[in-house]
Amino acid sequence: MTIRLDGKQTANSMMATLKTEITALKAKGVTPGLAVVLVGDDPASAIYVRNKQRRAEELGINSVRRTLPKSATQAEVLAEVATLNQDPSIDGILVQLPLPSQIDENAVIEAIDPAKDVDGFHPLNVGKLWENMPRIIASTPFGIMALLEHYHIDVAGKHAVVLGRSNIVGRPMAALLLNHDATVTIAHSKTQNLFAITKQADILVVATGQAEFITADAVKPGAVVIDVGMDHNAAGKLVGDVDYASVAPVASAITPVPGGVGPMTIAGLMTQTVALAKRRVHE
Ligand SMILES: NC(=O)C1=CN([C@@H]2O[C@H](COP(=O)(O)OP(=O)(O)OC[C@H]3O[C@@H](n4cnc5c(N)ncnc54)[C@H](OP(=O)(O)O)[C@@H]3O)[C@@H](O)[C@H]2O)C=CC1
Ligand SMILES: Nc1nc(=O)c2c([nH]1)NC[C@@H]1CN(c3ccc(C(=O)N[C@@H](CCC(=O)O)C(=O)O)cc3)C=[N+]21
Repeated sequence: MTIRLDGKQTANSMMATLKTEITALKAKGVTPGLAVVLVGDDPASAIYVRNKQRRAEELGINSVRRTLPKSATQAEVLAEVATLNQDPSIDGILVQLPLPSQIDENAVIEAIDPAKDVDGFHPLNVGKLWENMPRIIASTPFGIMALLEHYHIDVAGKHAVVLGRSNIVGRPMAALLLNHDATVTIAHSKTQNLFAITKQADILVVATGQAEFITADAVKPGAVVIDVGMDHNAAGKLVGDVDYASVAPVASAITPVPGGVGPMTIAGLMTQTVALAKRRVHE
């Protein structure tokens, strides 16, 4: 029987713990504050922003959104970040990616105070993760590790193949799996014999942004398959990067889309926002 890795349910149980922690923080006069900067109208970002806002409200996290038009200048985005860096009520700052092409993404990420970089994208936090001295970890890989732990799936010694090498997902995922003693292969659009490699994976994490790209013939029987994709198929339906119908019977465990990695990303973000807010108590 294939295990359906239920991110929705796992995220809900993480929320219950967080709620208790937030109540304790509030009793000490600290309300966790999360700022989301959204520039333009990326569809995956729109889903993320909506679901985050809802979760933050449920938990009593102070979630503020700064929306800028698609035409915003780099100076305008940097000014927004600078204001949030200075705001003592804000513990975590997240700039939704991708940014419109006129804006230098790296410059914006580097402008975020690394102590408030709740996404873990600042070079300091990236470096610490690769040193296996993690501070803040990107929410999606963090959420995926939490999901694997929840289902008692141990990655140590296993061959993990990460398909995709973005700063948001692929790279931090590979670092985290390596930190947990997996043997890691990172594959991407230039990889030769791609499916011969994915077929070797005990743990296959797919983050390509290509709808239903991975089918059963690319998967080793018994593999654990993690689908990060938030894509729309030809019919306009939300699907992942994995063809769930064909892959599920082959896998030992698999995440659905929706209800898999997405809710875990949000749970990861909320967990790290609360962790950042806790520092205010000790100051
Ligand atoms: N559920 C969640 O929480 C989240 C979901 N997402 C979703 O995950 C997906 C990936 O996001 P993100 O990492 O930001 O995407 P990017 O577009 O930044 O990166 C995609 C990666 O996949 C590789 N790739 C693309 N096409 C192929 C191919 N045909 N064969 C092999 N490799 C390929 C690219 O290779 P190369 O580097 O060579 O170009 C690149 O490294 C998207 O659907 C996104 O919406 C993203 C973040 C969080
Ligand atoms: N700086 C930054 N950090 C990110 O982590 C980031 C980003 N930018 N840009 C966009 C992508 C995309 N992303 C999603 C997270 C959760 C869902 C999510 O909640 N998914 C639900 C969808 C359910 C529904 O349809 O509402 C699910 O899979 O069940 C979707 C997408 C984070 N990203």
